[in-house]
Amino acid sequence: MLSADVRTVVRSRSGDRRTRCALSGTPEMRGHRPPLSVLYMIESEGLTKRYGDKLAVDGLTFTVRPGIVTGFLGPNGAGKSTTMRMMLDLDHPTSGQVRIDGRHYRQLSNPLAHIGALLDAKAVHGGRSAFNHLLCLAQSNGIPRARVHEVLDTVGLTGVAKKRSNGFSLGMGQRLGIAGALLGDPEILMFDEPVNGLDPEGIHWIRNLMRGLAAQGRTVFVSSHLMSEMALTADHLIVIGQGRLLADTSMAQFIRENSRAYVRMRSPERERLLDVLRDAGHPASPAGEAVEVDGVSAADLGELAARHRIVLHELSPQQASLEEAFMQLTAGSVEYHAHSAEQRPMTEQRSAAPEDGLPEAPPPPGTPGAPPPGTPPGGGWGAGWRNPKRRS
Ligand SMILES: Nc1ncnc2c1ncn2[C@@H]1O[C@H](COP(=O)(O)OP(=O)(O)OP(=O)(O)O)[C@@H](O)[C@H]1O
Repeated sequence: MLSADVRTVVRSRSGDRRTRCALSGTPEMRGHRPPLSVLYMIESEGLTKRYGDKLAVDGLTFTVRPGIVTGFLGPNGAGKSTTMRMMLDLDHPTSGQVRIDGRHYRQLSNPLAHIGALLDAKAVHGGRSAFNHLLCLAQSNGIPRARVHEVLDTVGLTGVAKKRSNGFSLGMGQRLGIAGALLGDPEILMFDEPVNGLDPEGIHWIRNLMRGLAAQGRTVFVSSHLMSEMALTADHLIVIGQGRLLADTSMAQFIRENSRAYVRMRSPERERLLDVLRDAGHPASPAGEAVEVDGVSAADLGELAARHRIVLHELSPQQASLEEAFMQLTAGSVEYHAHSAEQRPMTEQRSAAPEDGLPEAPPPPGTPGAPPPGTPPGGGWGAGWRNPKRRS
C-alpha cells in the first residue's frame, strides 16, 4: 500500500510511466523504495577519484535536484566526465559514493528507468541502424518496441531510423545518444556536452527539450563549455575546478557573486558628470567616452543627473555574463591554458621564453592577441592547448 505522501508526489507527475508503476504498486516500486526525500535526486557524497598521481575528483559533495536544469561546469580536465562516469558506475570511486534515487547505481533493478545518460555520442555500434541500436538497448532492458519509435520521433530521427549510424553527422549522433537516454523514460537525465556538433536549430531544440524535461519534474544534469547556452538553459550550477567543488548555487546568484555589477553612463558633459558624481560621494571611473559607477542604482544616478540638468546619452546597468563570472571564479583552477592564434608561432615563443619556461605576459587589453576581459593571467579558452605541467 502506498503512503499518502507518495500518492501526492506521484500524482503531480501525471502521465509518466513510473507514476503508473507507483500507483499500481509494482514489485519494483514496492521493494526497496527510497525515502521520499531522495526520489529523483543524484547525491554525491565525498566523491573522490585518483588515477595514479592524478587526483581527478576531490571530495565532491552535492545534490542534483528535480524540477530544474542543473549545469555542471568546470575548465578542461576539471573532472566533470569522471564524475558523471562514476554516477553511472562506469568508473569506481577511490572513496565516497553516489546515490541515484537513494541507491547505488548497481542496486537499481532497472537502471534505464531511473537514469538516462548521454556521455559519448560515438559510443554506438556504427554498423547498426539507429532503430536497431535503440531496439537492442530496449530489448536488453525490458522496454517495449513501441518506445523506440517514440524516442526516434522525439529526437527527429524517424526519417533516418533505418540508416546505419556510422553515416550519421555529429549532430545526428548526438540526437541518437539523446534518444538512448530517453528510452527508459527515466526521471533523471544526465548529458555530457549534449550540444556538441549541433547546429543552431539543434541547440535550440535541445535547450527546449532539457527545459521541458525539467518542467515535467525530472532531474536534468548537463555539462557544457558553451556558456551562453548554459546561461539560457540552466537554473542551478555546480562548478568544479581541479576536481574540487567551487560553487553550488543558482545561476543568478552565481553571476551576482562572481562578477561586478555597475552602471555605465555617457554624457556630452562628461567632466561635469564626473564632478557631480564625486561630490555626491559616488566615485566613478572613466571608461573611454563613458563613466562606470559601482554600488548605486541606475535610477538614483539618473535622478542625480537630472537634478544637475546633465544630459545623458546612456544610463545602463551592466551585469557580467555567465562566461565572465565563470572565468573569474575558475581563474585559479584552469589547468590547460590557451594562447591566441594571433600570438607569435610556438618556435618563436620558445626561443624568446624566459629561462623558467613560463609563457610571457599576454599583450595589453585591446591589442591583437589580448585575452578577453576577465581572462585570468596566463590565458583562457581557445586554440593551442598546452598543459603547463608538461613542459619539455
Ligand atoms: N582513465 C583515466 N586515466 C588517467 N587519467 C584520467 C583518466 N580519465 C581522466 N583522467 C584525468 O582526470 C582529469 C579529469 O578528467 P575529466 O575528463 O573528468 O575532465 P573534464 O572536466 O571532463 O574535462 P573536459 O572538459 O576537457 O572534458 C584529467 O586530468 C584527465 O586527464
